[in-house]
Amino acid sequence: MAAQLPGLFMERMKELLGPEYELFVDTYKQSPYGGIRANTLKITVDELRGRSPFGLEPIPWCPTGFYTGEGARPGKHPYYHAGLYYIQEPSAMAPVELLGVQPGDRVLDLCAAPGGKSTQIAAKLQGEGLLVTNDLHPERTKALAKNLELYGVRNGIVLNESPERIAAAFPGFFDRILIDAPCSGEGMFRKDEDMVKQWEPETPAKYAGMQREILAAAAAALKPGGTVVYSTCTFALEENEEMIEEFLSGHPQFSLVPVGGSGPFAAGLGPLPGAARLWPHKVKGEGHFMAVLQHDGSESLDSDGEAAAEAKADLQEAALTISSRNRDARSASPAKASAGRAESGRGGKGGRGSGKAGASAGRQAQGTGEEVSLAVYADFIQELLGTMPAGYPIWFGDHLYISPLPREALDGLKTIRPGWYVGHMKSGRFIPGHPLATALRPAESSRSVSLSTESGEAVSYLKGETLSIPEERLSIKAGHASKGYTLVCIDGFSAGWGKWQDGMLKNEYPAGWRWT
Ligand SMILES: C[S@@+](CC[C@H](N)C(=O)[O-])C[C@H]1O[C@@H](n2cnc3c(N)ncnc32)[C@H](O)[C@@H]1O
Repeated sequence: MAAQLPGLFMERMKELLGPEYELFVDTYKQSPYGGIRANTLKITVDELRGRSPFGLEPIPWCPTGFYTGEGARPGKHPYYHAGLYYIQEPSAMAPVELLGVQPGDRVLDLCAAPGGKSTQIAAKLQGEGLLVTNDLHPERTKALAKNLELYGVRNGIVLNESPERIAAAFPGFFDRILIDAPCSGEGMFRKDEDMVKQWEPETPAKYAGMQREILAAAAAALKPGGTVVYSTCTFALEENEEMIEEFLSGHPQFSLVPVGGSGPFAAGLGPLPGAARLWPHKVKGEGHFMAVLQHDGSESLDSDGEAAAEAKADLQEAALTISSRNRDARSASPAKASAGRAESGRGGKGGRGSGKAGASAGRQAQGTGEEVSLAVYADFIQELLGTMPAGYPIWFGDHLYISPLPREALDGLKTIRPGWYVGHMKSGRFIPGHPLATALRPAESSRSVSLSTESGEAVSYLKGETLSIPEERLSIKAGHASKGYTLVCIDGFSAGWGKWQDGMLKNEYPAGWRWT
């Protein structure tokens, strides 16, 4: 690396590492490691290994993660655009592995942009349960929302909030919370020279103040008996072991789950050996710190007592309902799924669509603008998928999301994406959204076509070109016409929409996503 490391930082590292210091310094002469993580919402690990155009070597602490080796350009392959893997620094894959996420959990990722760990959590949830993913900085939530869309996440809500306000809205609600804290980034100096330039002697103390507040908010949003994983990509004691010690002494219901000192994880420093460190001179990855904090299960709601408990009970009921609907939906017959839709016809702002709009979708829908729009959507989705996505419909203007939580649960919160974006109303018709496509498996769509990477068709599609596709290449479910919205897949993995008619596939891949 070219940037000069700050003298005071090096002195502190010498003190921290003692005899290992020279080995640590040598790592700055080596290149950082590249990695990808299989997106198991779309592809299995074995299938990715079989198809990968570049060599893959397993990452010891992440069963879905691989080193890609020098020369690999994973961002320049159609599989990246089909959301089959996330490009991620290897050490950054460790914290979610320690969070213990199970399908059906309610998980909060408090400091989430651009979404590496959120997409990893979503893959572990496998579409069941709830992921609330948040970042304080509005600009950064755009990349977060886009990544949830690219990786086919159906049950994610993106917020742009302070952790305190999230805790106030969801007291004692989440099973698992990840704090991938904003930090001084010392562990990334080899990979990101900007972090070196931004570092000043006071930087660790500045971040420690933020981390303290985020930890306190996480404790308030956690369900009794839940788990918090706290991680940083820095070496400074005050942001790591000292921060966790202070938290534990102020929160006696929490204890540290020992993970340091076993497997690939080095022990935490000083009095906290149970915390985990990844050191660049010991593993193939950048510097990371992790602590797993377990709540003992005792109820400890503070001042707002009853109101908070009531809000929590309502939310829990809603989340339970939706969790069981998601389970049902996976095995639902169309008839059963549409019964679910009728129940969930709520939320939304009204004012879209008209009686005429309903008629244009093939039936005379009647009722308020909101009801008509939902009816048009339902007709469209029933034809396209033969089943309805489980969840609460939430309209943002003309745009429809299917949310894992009812609209009221998000009232007053700055919500960037209340759920799975399924499409929008335009001139009385429903237009399917790109994220609807990316989250579908080919067999879920009435019409689909697979383009191969080898023939170059996949890249042509990703560039936005219209393609000539004979009808016999379409996979069409019995009883469906060949004309209409068609799920476009790359080697069998969903990538976007096309509109097929008379041998031509009109390209619906969004302009902002195209291959350049
Ligand atoms: C280490 S990065 C997160 C990386 C992310 N977890 C991933 O895996 O892609 C820390 C994030 O915290 C955000 N942040 C900073 N202060 C915050 C706060 N008080 N509350 C929530 N997020 C915050 C930053 O905008 C930044 O995106």
